Amino acid sequence: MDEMAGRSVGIIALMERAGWAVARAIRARFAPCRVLVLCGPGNNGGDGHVAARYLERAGWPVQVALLAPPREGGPAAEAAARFSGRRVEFSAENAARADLVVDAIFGAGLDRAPSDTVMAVLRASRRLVAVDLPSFVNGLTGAVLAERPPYEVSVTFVRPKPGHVLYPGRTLCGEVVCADIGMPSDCIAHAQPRIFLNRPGLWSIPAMTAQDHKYSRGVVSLCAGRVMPGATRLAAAGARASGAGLVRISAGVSAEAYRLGAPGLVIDDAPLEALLEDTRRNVWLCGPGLTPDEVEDTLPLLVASKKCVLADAGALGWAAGAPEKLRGVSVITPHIGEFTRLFGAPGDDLVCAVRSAAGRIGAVVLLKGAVSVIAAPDGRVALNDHASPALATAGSGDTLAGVIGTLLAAGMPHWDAACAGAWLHGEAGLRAGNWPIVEALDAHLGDARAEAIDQARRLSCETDNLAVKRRA
Ligand SMILES: NC(=O)C1=CN([C@@H]2O[C@H](COP(=O)(O)OP(=O)(O)OC[C@H]3O[C@@H](n4cnc5c(N)ncnc54)[C@H](O)[C@@H]3O)[C@@H](O)[C@H]2O)[C@@H](O)CC1
Ligand SMILES: [K+]
Repeated sequence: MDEMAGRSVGIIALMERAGWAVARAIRARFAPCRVLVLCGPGNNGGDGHVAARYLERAGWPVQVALLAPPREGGPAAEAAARFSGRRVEFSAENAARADLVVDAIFGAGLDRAPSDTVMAVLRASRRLVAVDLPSFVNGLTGAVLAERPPYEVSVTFVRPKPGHVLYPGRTLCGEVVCADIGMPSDCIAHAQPRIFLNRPGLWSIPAMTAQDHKYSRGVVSLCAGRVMPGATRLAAAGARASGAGLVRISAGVSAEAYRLGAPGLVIDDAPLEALLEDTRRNVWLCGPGLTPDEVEDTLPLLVASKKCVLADAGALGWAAGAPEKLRGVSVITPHIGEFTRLFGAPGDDLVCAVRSAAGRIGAVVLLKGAVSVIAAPDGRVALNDHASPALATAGSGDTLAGVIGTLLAAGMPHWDAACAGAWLHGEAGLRAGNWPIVEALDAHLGDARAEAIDQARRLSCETDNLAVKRRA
């Protein structure tokens, strides 16, 4: 994207707007004070020089400290040449003397941990603003390459990067300001971002129509077990509350116990093989509330009948260490423990790990967390930060499985349904207030769905795509 933009708009023009945006963000948030701009050798340092020039022009006392000179003849060298203000040594003493330090050392080009000298200077700084990202946060993964207290503001350009959204980098960026620097849309399209912020507009959920009937809204079916009815019932309730036309539980010999539950549920006691013949029942949830034996008795049958299957909880434990057993399912929704037991520890690069897991089993993988990562087998990834710690309560994952089941049953493509389900679940958590019990989420799912439909009509997903710099 940078290269193509460089040819069409001119990298110098983009750098000028980037540096101006940094100066503007600083002036909007801080009173005039002594500023030290730390500049690295690349274009991040070029942005820093432009910001220094604009702050000085606004009458702020500004100094620039250079870690290394910019490459001769490049845009950063031109930006450096246009700054005629005061230069000081790149040192911890100078950083400590400044009221505000602007970190323009490394941005998208960070490719290894910064040296001890760099870190000593940053650690000596009292208040910090980042140009693009803190110089020790990997923009692609959010990995933090060295420890340092958080920044107050990070000013990025065009689109936030995964490193602004994913933990642990997210906690260090402070407020993220994303500046429009006039990057032409064909350059953004050319970059074909494959990582998206999960927002309405990235997907759209069917709205209710006057002629809807329960089968057009969709049927969600669940496999139930004998010993853990709560999880199955929570998933069923999540499916109903998010707009399924009909929710049925295949309970076999436990049917009587489930019939004492919510009156709007249909409980089946017929053998699963017979239920699978009903072509209106295409979406099945398998795993919440099931033991490994119960999964073994159900999941292979569901897959063999070519149903759309969401596998969670017990089904993920059943496939631990052998994720290929899940081939044929449509969506899985592991938390980090389940993911690790299936695929091994994901390491620092969650996006890469979840994407490769999705490719490996040919299913959408939704890794649940404070920021959930949702990957399709074709490589698309959405990051969902639309959530609340209120969701961190037992049974919340069962509710999520039910919500996604509803959206699958409404005919949404698998990845879209998983993304939309994560967003609705997050919205319900945000609406549910403080310390809700899991059942309290259900009351908000209908309004969350209406809100998502409304926002999708108003917003374009383009504004939220994440910029991902591609490396050879
Ligand atoms: N996205 C865009 O279209 C635009 C990007 N701009 C800026 O350009 C930046 C990216 O510029 P660059 O690609 O030049 O990359 P950087 O400016 O981040 O740094 C690249 C240089 O730093 C070196 N380096 C990386 N990590 C190091 C380490 N730990 N220790 C020592 N040296 C290290 C690299 O070898 C390379 O020489 C962005 O972060 C942004 O600030 C803006 O100028 C405007 C337009
Ligand atoms: K930086």
